[in-house]
Amino acid sequence: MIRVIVAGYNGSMGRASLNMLSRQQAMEVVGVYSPNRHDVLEGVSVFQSLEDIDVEADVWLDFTTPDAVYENAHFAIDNGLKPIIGTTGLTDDQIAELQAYSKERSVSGLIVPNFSMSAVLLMKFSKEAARYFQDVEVIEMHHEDKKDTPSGTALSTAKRIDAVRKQHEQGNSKETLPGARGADYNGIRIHSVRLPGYVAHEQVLFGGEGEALTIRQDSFNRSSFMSGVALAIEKVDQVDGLQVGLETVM
Ligand SMILES: NC(=O)C1=CN([C@@H]2O[C@H](COP(=O)(O)OP(=O)(O)OC[C@H]3O[C@@H](n4cnc5c(N)ncnc54)[C@H](OP(=O)(O)O)[C@@H]3O)[C@@H](O)[C@H]2O)C=CC1
Ligand SMILES: O=C(O)C1=N[C@H](C(=O)O)C[C@H](O)C1
Repeated sequence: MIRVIVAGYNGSMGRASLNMLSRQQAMEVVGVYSPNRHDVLEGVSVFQSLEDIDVEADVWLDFTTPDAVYENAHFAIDNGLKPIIGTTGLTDDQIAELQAYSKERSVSGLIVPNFSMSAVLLMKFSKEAARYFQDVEVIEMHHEDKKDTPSGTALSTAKRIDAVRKQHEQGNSKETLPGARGADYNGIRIHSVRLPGYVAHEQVLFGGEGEALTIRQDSFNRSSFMSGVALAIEKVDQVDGLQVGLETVM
């Protein structure tokens, strides 16, 4: 039985995860954590502070906030809990530091920018396309409650594209309204849309001589992430250190 602590258990992803985990034969929620609440959950220890967490567990599943995730991940590694981090917002420096720390403590884990198959494939295909199309822009569209901009998935997509495409000037249109060209990741423009009715969606637009390629993925609900979450929990044992991306275990 894989024993799981869910951090951010009352959020959209925390609730979807509890629901999914309640249907897994080989996984069990033994604890939940949120500093803001103290609910009573049958058969589950509820914690309001990291210092109080005293339950035996194998995995720390994190769907909290960009402000909290670094401290949470550090706490998990400190306590021999394998972190599976869905929360966005870790900086490159923080990831490098956590990777070094998990190696030192011999704790495996995963940081997953997006657990949905469609997003994992979008990132893979975009990296492949960037070898042939250097001109690219990313548009991400999310629900209006999303706390961080741009999305972690958009940033991860840009990083993967940046790793393979040749750097070059991509248009030099003057902005007459500041921000009109979007955010800039090493010359890759990222545009963020926040609208009610949306969940999580991304388009990667490649332009070439007289042609264009658009790669798009849509998460219409939170269940789109759940098979990826289950896979990560099942396979995290096989991971060498703390790795980034669900593809590590696919
Ligand atoms: N990797 C992936 O595939 C996905 C990642 N995400 C990411 O997961 C994160 C959570 O998303 P979502 O569930 O939609 O967000 P929500 O805002 O719905 O949930 C966040 C939860 O975190 C809790 N929380 C607030 N502060 C802290 C803290 N200091 N420590 C621990 N918990 C805290 C909140 O508690 P309370 O409600 O009591 O205030 C809330 O329940 C975001 O970073 C999002 O980008 C989202 C979807 C998919
Ligand atoms: O906040 C969300 O909803 C999501 N966050 C992640 C991100 O920032 O990329 C993953 C997915 O896009 C949903």
